[in-house]
Amino acid sequence: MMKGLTAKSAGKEAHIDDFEILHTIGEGTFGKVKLARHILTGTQVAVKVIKKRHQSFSSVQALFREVCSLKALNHPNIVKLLGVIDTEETFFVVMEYLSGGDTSRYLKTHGRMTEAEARGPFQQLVSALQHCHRRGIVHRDLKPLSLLFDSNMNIKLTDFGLSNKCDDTVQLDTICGTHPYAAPELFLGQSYSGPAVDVWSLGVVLYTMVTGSQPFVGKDFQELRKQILQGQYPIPPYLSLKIRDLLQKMIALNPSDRGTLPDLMRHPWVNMGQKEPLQPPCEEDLEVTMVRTLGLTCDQIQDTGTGSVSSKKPKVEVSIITL
Ligand SMILES: CC1(C)C(=O)N([C@H]2C=Cc3c(O)cccc32)c2nc(Nc3ccccc3)ncc21
Repeated sequence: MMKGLTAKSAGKEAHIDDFEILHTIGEGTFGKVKLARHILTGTQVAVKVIKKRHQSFSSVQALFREVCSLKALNHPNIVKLLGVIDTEETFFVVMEYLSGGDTSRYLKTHGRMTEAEARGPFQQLVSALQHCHRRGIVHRDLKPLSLLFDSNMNIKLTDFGLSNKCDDTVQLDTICGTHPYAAPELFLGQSYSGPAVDVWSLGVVLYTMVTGSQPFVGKDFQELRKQILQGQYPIPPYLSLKIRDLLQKMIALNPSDRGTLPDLMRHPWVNMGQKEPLQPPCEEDLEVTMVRTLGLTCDQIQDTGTGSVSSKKPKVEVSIITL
């Protein structure tokens, strides 16, 4: 990565007409997501199109949480935010396009993964979550639908709309997350430790990957809540002893009984086939092909989240530079 280079020095402000909008690839919580192509470089991007007048206060807050979280993160297994183009009526959130689609669709199409197929994506997710937690960011809504594959089957975290600032001491109290993957403490209305919530959800995601089904199901919210609070789930006979042990260390009712992410990195199932135990990624700069910066500071975003739309016009510069 060219040290010290920021998009500012490239000095080019992006406009939506720098992109050719191709077609809709999905409906996000805020509105449509379009595939687009950067005309100058031909780079394919995904653009969240957010009509300002259609947004509730909570969805504007979720949008700013996502932008603020992604701005603070830079990891090969976290979707990249390339910039935000702010026009009178619409926000265009320009992001990395991941051509492999989401894990939920993958499992529907290909059926469950073998343990060997699931190991690489799982290792990548542990590394990505460590990157988040080290920066005081907890995802809180991990689920197959938020996990996308790129063209090389690398898995990437997306959808930080429910993420929050956290550290191990801070207890959070907002109930959130998509219920089949939500940790039991979220149903108890008590405060909870953010990182441990992500470990539970990651364990449920791993279970879903290697069995093709969810460990906790219920015909309605109350039934699902009861299943999760009991913490019992079926163990298919084809699961290895090692993965059963790993699942037990993640899908544990008591948050303090769950493994930490460094524990998971060292677990025998995660390290099978590795010559030496996996090391957490060094935090040096990673070579990137996209450089971006937002004129809007996170504080300004947080201020905006309190309801008064910031008067500060976000100055957005996006340059796509191939290194
Ligand atoms: C901007 C961002 C992160 C996003 O919001 N979405 C949406 C849109 C569809 C969808 C989904 O089906 C599941 C999760 C996220 C999403 C993206 N989808 C892709 N690729 C894709 C490719 C084929 C099928 C589905 C998604 N790349 C990046 C994104």
